[in-house]
Amino acid sequence: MPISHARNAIEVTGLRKSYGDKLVLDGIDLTVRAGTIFSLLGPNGAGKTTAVEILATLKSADAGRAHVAGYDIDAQAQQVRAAIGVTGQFAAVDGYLTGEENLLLMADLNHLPQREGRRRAAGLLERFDLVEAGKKVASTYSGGMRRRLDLAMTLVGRPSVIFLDEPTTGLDPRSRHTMWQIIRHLVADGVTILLTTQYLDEADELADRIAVLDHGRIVAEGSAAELKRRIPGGHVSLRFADPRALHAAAGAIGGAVARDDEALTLQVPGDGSFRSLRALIDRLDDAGVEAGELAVHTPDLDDVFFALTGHAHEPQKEALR
Ligand SMILES: Nc1ncnc2c1ncn2[C@@H]1O[C@H](COP(=O)(O)OP(=O)(O)OP(=O)(O)O)[C@@H](O)[C@H]1O
Repeated sequence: MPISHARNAIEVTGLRKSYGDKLVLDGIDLTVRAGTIFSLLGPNGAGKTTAVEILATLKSADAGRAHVAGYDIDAQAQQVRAAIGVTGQFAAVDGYLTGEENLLLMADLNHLPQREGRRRAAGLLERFDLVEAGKKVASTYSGGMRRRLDLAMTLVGRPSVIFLDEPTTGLDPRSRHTMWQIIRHLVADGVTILLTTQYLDEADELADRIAVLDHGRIVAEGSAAELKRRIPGGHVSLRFADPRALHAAAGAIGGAVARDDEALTLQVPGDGSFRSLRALIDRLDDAGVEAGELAVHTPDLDDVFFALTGHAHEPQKEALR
């Protein structure tokens, strides 16, 4: 799999797009390092698909600039198209063809010599656990198989940047995990992935960096851990062996601790960083108290989304399409 020579596989500045008087992208900036997974996270209608369509040269922006795989999306659209793969909501699978025929069709579209096309199709069927299914028409496939075939078709042309638009929407938990595993392997091969999702756990699980998109604006960006640290709700939970230790610890720590005498626990607000943990343990040490158990609770991405946007994340209604 070719690795993009540019250090950044995607660079976007000031991207804007309106449909009539509806502003869909309100000047977004993004930088995605080559060989990483970057997640654009946002609720239904936030503008994720529009951003992908523009970067994939399927639509044009009203303003702003973008480079994908080192090429300008306006001036070098042809090169961009040759370097990318797009899958997800634009599923390219033809239900009347078998899995294998779908792959061979992609090989033709990529102008591969027949032999090379057959070789790649066979390799992909194997890799995506579709060898048997490959002889059957795709209309008989389950949702998970269809998504796997769709992604396999994207890989026929060996893209260096892949846009995965909501790759697991509507899949059952097992198929989602299979998909996640496949996505991780792709990146291990050096591919760059821009993943759009409205599933917070998906971004948390896969992405090196996450940008939270809300009403066409990026309201936060960072690693999952960074985003979690930015919001309140994190705490360290300490459990003690007996009431005496609990009492001594509460006295030593002071401040806004929540104490549960029955469970023998203390909850200390904190971001879970190494430094804050060390300070906490030092304080207990100084008071000669030993905690039996220590657990760090970081807020999940649902908390993050709520804190950043002021409204809850609403899963798509037709999630089981
Ligand atoms: N061709 C179009 N004409 C008019 N409005 C559009 C068009 N395409 C998208 N929109 C609107 O732009 C907004 C953003 O849509 P977009 O599909 O980019 O969002 P999204 O974050 O990908 O959501 P989803 O999860 O539903 O795919 C929506 O309000 C949508 O109705």
